Amino acid sequence: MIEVNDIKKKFGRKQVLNGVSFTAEKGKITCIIGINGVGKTTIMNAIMNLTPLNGGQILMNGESIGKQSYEQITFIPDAIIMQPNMTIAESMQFMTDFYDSWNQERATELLDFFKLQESEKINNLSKGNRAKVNLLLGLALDVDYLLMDEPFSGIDIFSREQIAEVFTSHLVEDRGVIITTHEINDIEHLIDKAVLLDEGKVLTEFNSEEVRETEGKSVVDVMREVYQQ
Ligand SMILES: Nc1ncnc2c1ncn2[C@@H]1O[C@H](COP(=O)(O)OP(=O)(O)OP(=O)(O)O)[C@@H](O)[C@H]1O
Repeated sequence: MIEVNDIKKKFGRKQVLNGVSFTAEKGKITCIIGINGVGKTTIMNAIMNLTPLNGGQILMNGESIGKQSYEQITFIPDAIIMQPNMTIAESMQFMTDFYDSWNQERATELLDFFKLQESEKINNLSKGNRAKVNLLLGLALDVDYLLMDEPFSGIDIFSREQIAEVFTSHLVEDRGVIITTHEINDIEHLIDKAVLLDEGKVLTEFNSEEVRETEGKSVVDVMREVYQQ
């Protein structure tokens, strides 16, 4: 489990995170939801230990995050992660050289699933196909947790559906997935847990399936209630 406990982050005088707490479990998809600029990427960077905090702590499987966490966690930012002049094959080779946890079998399976050609240059891919390459490079690492910043942003409905399908397939298995989004509509059926952020705090955190069953509400219904208060 990843436990985010009361984290605080300031940029200059701006208090971006003001005591954010939530948990993300293995085998579940946790979605951090909030408007642009609310601090979603900052939370991802904090979990990756890429930004110093002004308070609070983050635990992974009961231990404070640190350099050793990188063997168990991968972050797929929304920006391209490889040199754009590389081909897909070259980026996979880079991953093989760099990471012990690279799983070529899974990478090949994902290539087929997404119908991507190894010889294509990343530069020449559409936005949706670049997102698929990013997802492939992350998912082919055998790690416990996968973090993805806005994986569906600006991607057409067909690519979206394909990417969504991967999340519910054996390719994700029992990993813990944390994604961020500012537009939940098309993906709410995918997620297990929603964490709603506003003004540096978590307004509410809930199991979307439970809320659907017990209260007959969708994630969007809860968002409307919470954000309109
Ligand atoms: N390195 C930085 N220096 C100064 N301010 C920063 C820095 N990084 C982020 N911020 C500010 O912190 C706030 C939160 O940024 P962050 O990128 O975490 O938001 P976000 O919720 O991910 O936004 P978006 O949905 O647009 O990606 C913003 O006001 C941003 O300008």
